[in-house]
Amino acid sequence: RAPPPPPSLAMHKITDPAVAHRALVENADAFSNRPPARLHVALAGRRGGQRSENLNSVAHGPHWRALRCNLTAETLHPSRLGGLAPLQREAVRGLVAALSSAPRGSREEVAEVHQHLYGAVFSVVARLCFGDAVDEAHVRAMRHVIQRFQIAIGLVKPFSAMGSVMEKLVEWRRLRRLFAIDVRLKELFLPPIEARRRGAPSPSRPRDDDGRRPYVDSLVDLRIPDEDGGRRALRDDEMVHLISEFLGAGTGTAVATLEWALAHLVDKPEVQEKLRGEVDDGEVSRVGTGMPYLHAVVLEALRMHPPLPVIPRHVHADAVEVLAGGMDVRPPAGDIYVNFSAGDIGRDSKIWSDPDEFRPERFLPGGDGEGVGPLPGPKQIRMMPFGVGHRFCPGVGMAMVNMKCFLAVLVREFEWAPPTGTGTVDLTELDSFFKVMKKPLSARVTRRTKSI
Ligand code: HEM
Repeated sequence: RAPPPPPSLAMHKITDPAVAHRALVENADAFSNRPPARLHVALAGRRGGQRSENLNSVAHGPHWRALRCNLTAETLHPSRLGGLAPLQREAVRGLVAALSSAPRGSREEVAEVHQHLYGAVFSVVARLCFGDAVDEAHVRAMRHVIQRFQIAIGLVKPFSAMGSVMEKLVEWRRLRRLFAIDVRLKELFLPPIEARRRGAPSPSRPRDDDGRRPYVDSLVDLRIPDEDGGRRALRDDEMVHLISEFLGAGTGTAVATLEWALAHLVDKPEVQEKLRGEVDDGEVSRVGTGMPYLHAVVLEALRMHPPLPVIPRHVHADAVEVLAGGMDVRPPAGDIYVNFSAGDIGRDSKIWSDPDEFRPERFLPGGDGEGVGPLPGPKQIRMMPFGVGHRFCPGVGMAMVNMKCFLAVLVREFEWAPPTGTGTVDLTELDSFFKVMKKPLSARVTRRTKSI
């Protein structure tokens, strides 16, 4: 009998958390670049002749470091998250009003819960980005174009996946749609960027009312390394792409997670009741620390449905042996692309008991997820919804605070039940730009009589 062939890396998909740890944590430098963007996205980002990078796409190096330090130090640093509270309060008031046109105590059907959540989360992220420089109508217009952008990108296929002339034609039309959206993004973002430039010439510019410094202001002041070894300001197209990234990444991911969490609460009324008990007894302003069950519910939604289920890396051929971990593998001819599967790791039955069961208790003392947080610790990976290594998500702190705040208010203000006539929730997943519900959540909500 012939010896078995050596393990092949042909799939380049990593589902083993030990291998992910060895690569992304122990050999982080070698696993810190992303594959190039899909052709359409790259073309849309290159219009005007120059390549326009955002933080997610830029190669690991000084340019990336400058963008990342700016975002984390100026906008997303934990010490700045307190400034979110007034924005959240305003957004929460709007969300509660939008969900409760009927009098307290009466039930109403809410279709497209997603749209309501998107509006609320987007308003917080947009204010963090632009400060008070944009009015409500402008925020609404931005929201529509960012949503269109995400839908359009989610539909795009790599050219290699296309076959017939007809398929190519369809893709070409998608590409044109992406270009049109890019033009619209510029129309919407450049005026407020210009306004911030004119109104605030120095880094010591006044902050917004409650001391927040909008992300746009930090981008206006930022100097990144240039090709001649000096430093330069960001061009308009770069600013537009960084802002689109901030708004899109900051909203779509959190909304997808909130929708999944609510869907499971509708599906499991006993979990919803337990969460409501904790939220009723607590201060919503203490969601950051004082509500362990709320924290557990959000973690459980992230474990089962990480909105970005696949974390891609571009790996040089000589680093492939890290993935093989001493096994005899055929070395690849050149660089390879590797997908680390946060989706599979979150449901690995060697780590999680009943992994397909929504059971927030697992994150409480004594559970199989005790001590596990949104980011992996240094020793092992048990889930990685925000990625890991140098490129882990810089928005993790803000996302957790926002999601917990919105979820706490939604269960304190409303009772959530399946839509009339179904009695169940369809929890099938759909891979689009983010991992979302195939059948978007609709629910019967009842405004509680005992609430704020
Ligand atoms: C539930 C919410 C969120 C989830 C699950 C999530 C998840 C992720 C993941 C998996 C990555 C890739 C990490 C890696 O490659 O190791 C990422 C990157 C990123 N995320 Fe998030 N994210 C969320 C919220 C946010 C927020 C609120 C922001 C900012 C406002 C944000 C901005 C970014 C950026 C800029 C990157 C690229 C970082 C880099 O390449 O250095 N994300 N996110």
